[in-house]
Amino acid sequence: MRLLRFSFYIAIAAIPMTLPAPVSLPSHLIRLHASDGAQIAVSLHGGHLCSWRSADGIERLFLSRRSAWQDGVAIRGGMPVIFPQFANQGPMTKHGFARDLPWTLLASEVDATGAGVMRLGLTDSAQTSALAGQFSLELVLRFSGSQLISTLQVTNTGTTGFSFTAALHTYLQTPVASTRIGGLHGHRYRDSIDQARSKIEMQAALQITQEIDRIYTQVTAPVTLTSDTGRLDIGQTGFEDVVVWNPWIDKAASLSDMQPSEYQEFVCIEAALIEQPCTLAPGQTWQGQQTLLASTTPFTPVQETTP
Ligand SMILES: O=P(O)(O)OC[C@H]1O[C@H](O)[C@H](O)[C@@H](O)[C@@H]1O
Repeated sequence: MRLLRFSFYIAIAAIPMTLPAPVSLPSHLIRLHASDGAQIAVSLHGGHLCSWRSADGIERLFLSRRSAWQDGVAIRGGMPVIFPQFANQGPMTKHGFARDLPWTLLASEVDATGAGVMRLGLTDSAQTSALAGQFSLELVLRFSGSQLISTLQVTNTGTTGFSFTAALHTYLQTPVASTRIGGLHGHRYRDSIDQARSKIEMQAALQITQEIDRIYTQVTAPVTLTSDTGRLDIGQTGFEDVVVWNPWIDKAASLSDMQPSEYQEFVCIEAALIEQPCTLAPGQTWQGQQTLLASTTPFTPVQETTP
């Protein structure tokens, strides 16, 4: 009996800091399952992906337990769509208006390969036309197995050109203490918490040990996120920049829609177009894509033995 209890304690001690229990999702979210069991849940508020579970059932995105779920307030976590202005880099409200407006569901289906495909749209309105031109936004979420491909398309549907910046502000669920981010070594970045100074990334595997808010520019190679719960390969096309953000202790405590300890559960790795805004002539379309491919580090729990 004593041996059994001892081996049970070994099993507990050997478990790495595992992923926290998933947040229960509000019932109004639109859900879609791929034929292999992978699934997503989306809110029309912001055209906002709130949950992505790979086919193994693991939740891959962070969603705050204190997210407001209110009109006019962005959902905290998941994948906010940032358009047409990144952060406070312009005259508009922070991160633009797309994440705060009601989007339309254009399609939700399982395609011939068994992948789930959801398409969401947002077009200009009287409310937005004073801020940006006439546009059509489309977000396509395609997922199966352990992969999610998110594609954002912006079309100028008006008669004059306009410029925008944009991002897929993906909150990746990860135990921050063991997280390392690879693929940014040697890249120039703008350090948003140090007067936007331009710096070069010197770390081959970036660790998060304090507030981080950086815009890495001209990133073409994949970024990798590893932790003791697995690995995520992050690719992008169209988007030229990568933002890495974690609020750490003080900033998390100052956010009303985040539990103070939640900064330990995620890193945002955002596919972004910031440094070189895109200008679209009438009729032109821009497209950006972020691809996430997850894998789980095999972990074999210590078996209980019978005496
Ligand atoms: O709190 P939010 O408006 O959602 O912004 C959250 C964060 O988004 C980006 O990552 C910016 O680089 C950060 O400066 C900002 O704090």
